[in-house]
Amino acid sequence: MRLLLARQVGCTSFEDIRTISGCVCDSYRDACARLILLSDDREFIEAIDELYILNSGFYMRKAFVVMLLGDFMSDPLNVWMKKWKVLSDGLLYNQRRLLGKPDLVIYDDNIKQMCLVEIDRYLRPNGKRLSDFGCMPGIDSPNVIPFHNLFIVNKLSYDCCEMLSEHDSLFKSLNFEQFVAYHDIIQAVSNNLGLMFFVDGFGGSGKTYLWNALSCKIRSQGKIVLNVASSGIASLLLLGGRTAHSQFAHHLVLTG
Ligand SMILES: Nc1ncnc2c1ncn2[C@@H]1O[C@H](COP(=O)(O)OP(=O)(O)OP(=O)(O)O)[C@@H](O)[C@H]1O
Repeated sequence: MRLLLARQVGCTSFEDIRTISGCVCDSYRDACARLILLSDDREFIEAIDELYILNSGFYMRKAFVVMLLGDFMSDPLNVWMKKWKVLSDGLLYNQRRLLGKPDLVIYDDNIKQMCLVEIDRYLRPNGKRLSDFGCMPGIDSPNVIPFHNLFIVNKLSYDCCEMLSEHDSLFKSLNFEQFVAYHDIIQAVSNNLGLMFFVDGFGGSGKTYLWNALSCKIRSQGKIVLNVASSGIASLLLLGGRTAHSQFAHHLVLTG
């Protein structure tokens, strides 16, 4: 607004300040952009690169928070998109150490989420939240940091591209009945309907094949699938399968 006040004359309302050539802009930032008053934030991108030579990711995230709080950047999203890797430095290493899993793989989208959660945490003591900066990406689930849980980490460690190609090869030979079941179940999952399905068929009719196509599809979307069977032999045919009593730690009471 300060930039606009120095430029716009005869304004009698806040709306007037962001009116450019008769058109009311949604924000002061948009108005500045239309008047080409904003820089490309190159100085902040360069500052982050310079700081990174001697500082850890933790310090970089703190520095980015200071830049956000000071409202120095004209387009924080642009800086975030260009420098998220530097800002996320150390997060994967910390998780590997925390979980004792040196080969832990966390995909870029999840690393970005973890970094945003950290940035949000540093903003809070200053009375701000990440959501106050509408131009920044949101946090999908602020109360859940799944990467602190080894079970969830393991279930999310499937390679989405590999799962998608496996799915494609299974999907193309689904028969009509498998396709109908596949379609209904995927619809329910995609729309978060929480439905229960019972798929029945004689031995060898392709139930396991269907489960595997479904599992690959859902895992390729970065979601969790728990494949369980009642016997060890059956569980071996399911991708990533386990027996139900092992997976859910059921206490079996043996009688007779
Ligand atoms: N659409 C399909 N295209 C190609 N192969 C298929 C298809 N459906 C099933 N199969 C093959 O048929 C065989 C039997 O399928 P599957 O194991 O899925 O049957 P099932 O119904 O789970 O059997 P059971 O009830 O005995 O466990 C497997 O070798 C599977 O790869």
